[in-house]
Amino acid sequence: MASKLEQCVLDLFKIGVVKFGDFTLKSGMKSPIYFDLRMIISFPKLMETVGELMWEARPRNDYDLICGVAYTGLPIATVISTKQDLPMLIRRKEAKGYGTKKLVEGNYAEGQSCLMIEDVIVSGSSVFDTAETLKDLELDVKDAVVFLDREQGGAANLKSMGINVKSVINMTEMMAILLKFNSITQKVSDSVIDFVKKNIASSLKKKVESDGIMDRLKCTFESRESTTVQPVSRKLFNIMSAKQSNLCVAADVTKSAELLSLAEKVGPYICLLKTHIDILSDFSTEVVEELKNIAVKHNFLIFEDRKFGDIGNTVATQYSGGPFNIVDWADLVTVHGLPGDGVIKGLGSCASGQPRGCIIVSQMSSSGTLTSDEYIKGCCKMAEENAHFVIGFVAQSNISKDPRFIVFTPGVQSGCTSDVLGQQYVTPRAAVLERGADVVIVGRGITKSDDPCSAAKHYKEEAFKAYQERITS
Ligand SMILES: O=c1ccn([C@@H]2O[C@H](COP(=O)(O)O)[C@@H](O)[C@H]2O)c(=O)[nH]1
Repeated sequence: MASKLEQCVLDLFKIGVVKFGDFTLKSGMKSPIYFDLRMIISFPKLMETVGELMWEARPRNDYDLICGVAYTGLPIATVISTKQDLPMLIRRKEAKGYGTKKLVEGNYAEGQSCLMIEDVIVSGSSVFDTAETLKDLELDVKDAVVFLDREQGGAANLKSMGINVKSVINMTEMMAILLKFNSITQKVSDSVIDFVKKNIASSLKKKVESDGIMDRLKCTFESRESTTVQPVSRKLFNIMSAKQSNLCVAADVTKSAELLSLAEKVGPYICLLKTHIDILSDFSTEVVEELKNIAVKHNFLIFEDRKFGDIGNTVATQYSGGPFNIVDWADLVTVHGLPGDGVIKGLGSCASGQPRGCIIVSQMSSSGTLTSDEYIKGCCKMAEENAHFVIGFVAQSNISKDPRFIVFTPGVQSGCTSDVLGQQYVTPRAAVLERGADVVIVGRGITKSDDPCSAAKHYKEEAFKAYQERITS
């Protein structure tokens, strides 16, 4: 006797929702299996069962609202809404160009909790986009329920952004049911499970490739935002497009008042402010609170160049403790690849739902740097495998084509090629056009100039012009 879930899977199989063969997914990836849950709208009773199972799998009991993720999430959400007598919202994929121009339809009030309803989860980007829209309306959005988790990294991606996903079934479990009831052969099941194992967390990158946007250097910052679900990367791409700035100022000053004054002056021109917080002789928690306010006011992110380089347990303590409590105020931090990915996992374990990320220092600007090609390759692999937390690289060359990852290049100054302690400089134009920098990091070229405000404006314009030339050439 089949359980309710088993019967539902068998019925879905019978109506052709589960297809085996040689498919090319929207992502461009070859897949031995395809799920077409849209078909359930022609089978109302089965759609009702899918809705019931999803409702039973929901992460919590108490929601004020539900919201279907377009498109197949919409009919399922409707079924749940009528059955549970729970108000529903619809999120459009694009705002209407007429009438109310709203992106979300339905009644809601600030602070209400909303459960997102999705049919199949791959990378999690559709759920993420829906959550972002709902959060903009001041709704409390922390949970999603999906029918099928394809086990390709979506749930982990969303978890790293504070969204809890529960699924009715995953790919492996679905194969087990179909095998148990002799609907498929062991060979088919094995090939599907093998596919799942090999394709975990690769879906976002593949999505980009299928869209024909292959090379980071040729993509706009705007288009790159949709290639990732990493919350800090998305925010940074958004700021860079909105402010037309790919300038990060290295605020290497030693007094809190200097830091705040510099942040105010350069704020309008930068996407990021980089700190070395441990060089402040008068550090206090007030200074970071004030810095955060300035960052909000001028719409830039804060990047503490801590260069964590120890075992996971130690860096976790350094990140979330000590006098600086960096996790509390820095959107981004740097790590060395040397310890292996425990360093990333250690930091990631402290982020607890806050949007945080790290950048791997893969090459350095200083003369005599020891970073070999092998080391750089290792850093790239580490980024690929930890893309939920790694947003890119500190580098001096085009080490990655992947549009998800942002390349930050320090050692940038016009009219100066080095300092007396081994720093080596290139111009902003050379950094972007010859070395593949997305973001140029300028320190003393701005901080030591007579007029940091005008200098920042100048570097911003130079670097952004070079980026515009790069994407159009
Ligand atoms: O390879 C690296 C990594 C980090 N940095 C940091 O960037 C700034 C550069 O300051 P300038 O005054 O523009 O030289 C500084 O904070 C370094 O710690 C780097 O230079 N090179």
